[in-house]
Amino acid sequence: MEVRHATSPDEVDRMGTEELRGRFLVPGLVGGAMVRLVYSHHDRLVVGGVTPGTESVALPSPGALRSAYFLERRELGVVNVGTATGRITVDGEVFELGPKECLYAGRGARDVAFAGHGASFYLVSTPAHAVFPTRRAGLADAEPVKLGGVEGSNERTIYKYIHLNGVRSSQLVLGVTVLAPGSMWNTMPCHVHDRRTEVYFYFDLPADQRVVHLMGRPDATRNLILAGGDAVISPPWSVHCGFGTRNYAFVWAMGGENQAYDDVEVVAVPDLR
Ligand SMILES: O=C[C@H](O)[C@@H](O)CC(=O)C(=O)O
Ligand SMILES: [Zn+2]
Repeated sequence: MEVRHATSPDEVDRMGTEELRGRFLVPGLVGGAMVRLVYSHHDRLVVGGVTPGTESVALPSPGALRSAYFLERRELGVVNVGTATGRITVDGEVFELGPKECLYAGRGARDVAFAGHGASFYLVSTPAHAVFPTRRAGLADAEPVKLGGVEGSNERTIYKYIHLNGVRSSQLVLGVTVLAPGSMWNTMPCHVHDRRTEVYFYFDLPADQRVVHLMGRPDATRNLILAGGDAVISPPWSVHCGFGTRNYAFVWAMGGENQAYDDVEVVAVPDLR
């Protein structure tokens, strides 16, 4: 497991493209047959991914966690970012996840394994100080919210899975946003939330297309050009929004001080620099 230390906003102004990408971009999480994990000291989020095939692949217990098993002191959100239905087994119970569907595994689950040809699993984990039950959340359970419009090229559907009025968790908040054909912008106007770190994982984007993701303080934005399958860490001081060269989907996940989805400071478009 790769460990990344936290970055202060003062450091960002001095960084060139490669250093910026090395700090915040997490490429290659899915596509491999072994679970890949990256630990960020921003709110101690762990992101990961695996593309298992028909053989079942177990969630490892990295030494850096100093725990008997991965979820001893943690909780986990998983989204199937592949194109076929996959299976996740949690302590012997099997959950089927179609594309864009979600599983929450609570603190204390000992054995987690992934399988399914054509499925790819994206993982986000946060520390947990309370136990919440393991639950599956399908597209139909998410009460999709439609936001935006064609004028702003941001017609999109937000599926909230793990949140205060959905699947309950200790601190993790997670959902999937799907852009409609012809819509390119996510999260515009953008925002910051100093009480939470957020990670985006972009997918459903053809290999020759890209998302221009904006990060940084609202008055000093920087851009990262991302491919489908890339995750990007947004520290609490950073905006997080982007526009694609075509439409796409992304998983958003947060950990931190609170779970209030609406607790954000919106940045007016003319205030961006
Ligand atoms: O804090 C909330 C997150 O940034 C996302 O949920 C925003 C998002 O999916 C969108 O506007 O498209
Ligand atoms: Zn946000």
